[in-house]
Amino acid sequence: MKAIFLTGFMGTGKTTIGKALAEKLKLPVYDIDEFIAEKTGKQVKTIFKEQGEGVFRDLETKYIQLLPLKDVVITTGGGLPVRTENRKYMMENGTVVFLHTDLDVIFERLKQDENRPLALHASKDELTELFLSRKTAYEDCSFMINTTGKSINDITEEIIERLERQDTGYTE
Ligand SMILES: Nc1ncnc2c1ncn2[C@@H]1O[C@H](COP(=O)(O)OP(=O)(O)O)[C@@H](O)[C@H]1O
Ligand SMILES: O=C(O)C1=C[C@@H](OP(=O)(O)O)[C@@H](O)[C@H](O)C1
Ligand SMILES: [Mg+2]
Repeated sequence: MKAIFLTGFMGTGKTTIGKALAEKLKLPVYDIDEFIAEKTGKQVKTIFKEQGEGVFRDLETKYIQLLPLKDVVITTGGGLPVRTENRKYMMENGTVVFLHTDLDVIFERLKQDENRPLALHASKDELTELFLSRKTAYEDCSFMINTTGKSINDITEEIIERLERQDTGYTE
């Protein structure tokens, strides 16, 4: 089976759902933020602070290309699909699942979190503006799942159902 990429805005549950999905499908899972942290020995927020967002974006493009592409779940950071090169890479090599969650829910989730530099001091309007500036990039996907109000288990089941319908080679 081709790689399954989970994309979407910060706080939509990519990292969490990716792990649950991989467990259900008995596949390995890679989170690009975690992979970058492991390879560089630095947390994402430290890279942002010490080297700036540009360096982090280059690391995303570098490390996504070092991950395996067969029988694997890959969860991206929320800004990765903004680069055309990254979107092209994902669409050519996998099924791209865009997770969408209402901005009100995202804002509540992110306001307590210190690990996302772009959300740290952002107002709801600023987050909405950032989401809207990325919307068309996220929509360049295989399919979208609205996760609002759904449990991790329900979302995972819905993704599996859609993957089967897409005929990605996955059969339960
Ligand atoms: N469907 C959901 N219902 C409730 N909480 C969720 C759901 N999906 C994610 N969360 C919570 O939201 C937070 C952000 O999830 P995370 O997986 O880190 O998102 P992302 O990787 O997209 O930024 C975590 O605390 C996670 O437990
Ligand atoms: O949207 C973004 O630009 C970012 C999202 C984060 O990942 P999550 O989407 O998993 O929070 C992380 O890559 C970094 O803080 C930048
Ligand atoms: Mg994440």
